[in-house]
Amino acid sequence: MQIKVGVIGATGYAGAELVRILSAHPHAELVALTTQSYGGKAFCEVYPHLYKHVALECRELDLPALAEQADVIFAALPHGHVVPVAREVLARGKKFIDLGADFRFDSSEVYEQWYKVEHTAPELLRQAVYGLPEVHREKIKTASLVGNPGCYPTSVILGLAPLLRSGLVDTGTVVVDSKSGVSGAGRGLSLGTHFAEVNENFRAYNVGVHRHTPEIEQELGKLAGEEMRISFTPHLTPMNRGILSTIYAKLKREMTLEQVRAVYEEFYRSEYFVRLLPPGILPQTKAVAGSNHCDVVPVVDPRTGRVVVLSAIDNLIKGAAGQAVQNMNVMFGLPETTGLERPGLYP
Ligand SMILES: NC(=O)C1=CN([C@@H]2O[C@H](COP(=O)(O)OP(=O)(O)OC[C@H]3O[C@@H](n4cnc5c(N)ncnc54)[C@H](OP(=O)(O)O)[C@@H]3O)[C@@H](O)[C@H]2O)C=CC1
Ligand SMILES: CC(=O)N[C@@H](CCC(=O)OP(=O)(O)O)C(=O)O
Repeated sequence: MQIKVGVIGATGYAGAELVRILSAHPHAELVALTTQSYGGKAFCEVYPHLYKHVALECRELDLPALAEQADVIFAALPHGHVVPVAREVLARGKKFIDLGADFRFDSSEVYEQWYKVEHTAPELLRQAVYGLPEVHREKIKTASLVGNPGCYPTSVILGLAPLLRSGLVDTGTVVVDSKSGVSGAGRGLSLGTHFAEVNENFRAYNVGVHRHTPEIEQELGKLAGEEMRISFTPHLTPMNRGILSTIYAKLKREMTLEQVRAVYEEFYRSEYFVRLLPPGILPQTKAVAGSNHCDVVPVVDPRTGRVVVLSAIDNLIKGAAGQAVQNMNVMFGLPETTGLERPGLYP
């Protein structure tokens, strides 16, 4: 099977990772890479690491032509820009995977409240599937429209899913402390992400008001079977890639580390991408950089009755492009690991 693929917003960091992964995918053929500022340039002029791997030029978006040409379209645009694209693609019976936030929410009101823009297609939210295969695989198999999860939410939901599904933690006690590399903010220039601001610095931002909070709560709530409210604090670290989330929650009853690990082992037994690391090894961003893995380890603190879960991903891979390709594989009935099997880079 050869799947014709178009990438909208290919010149951003998430888009470029999609292009890199798809250029080596045995069942994908890249047919169009769109941009708003590099029209007519060879893609490898914008991203030289792909010289001799990607021969396409960047093009401005010609939506009807693209929707005709491709079997699946990925969008890696800032939120608020993809609704017309999704409508056109779906009307032609093609599949659409959005890496932004526009199709992640069940409720347009929640999206509008946190993203401060109107959602112009609430009816599409009803058919969109939240693209976290480890939790929603069956729905993704038959979906035409997938809202690929946010980077922080991927690390947090995968970190907590086994405990919430088993009802083992007090849902009112979840506190999440996440650290991200700077590529999480995209390629565009901004004061807060330029070298002198980020290098040798470590800071929290958007404390208690980050837009990923309601997305995390929505998905954790589904796993727990009850509404959830969490405390979520993101931090910016002076590294290019990676997210490490440290998640705290109170256990409902006394449990040993072995009992908690058994819950994770069972939940992730058949999952290739989520790795429960052996006792004595903790997740770290370097160990997942460049791969689609999420490394997870729960630790029990018997003194406080809390479980502390460490979860690490590459924000651009399992947190964005890799997960999007994983979703494509599921939607087209391919083995889920196709094009994504390789381990990451170290150091
Ligand atoms: N970076 C990350 O780790 C993650 C990102 N995401 C999501 O993926 C999406 C892309 O993020 P990222 O790659 O980081 O962002 P970038 O800023 O690096 O890239 C944005 C892309 O969108 C294009 N673009 C920007 N504005 C417009 C517009 N008004 N109309 C059309 N195209 C536009 C840019 O084109 P040009 O290059 O020509 O300017 C570029 O191709 C976002 O929704 C983000 O939230 C999700 C998870 C993780
Ligand atoms: C380090 C950094 O700035 N990270 C970004 C990640 C958010 C993101 O990609 O958000 P959506 O996918 O929901 O738009 C941020 O905190 O805004």
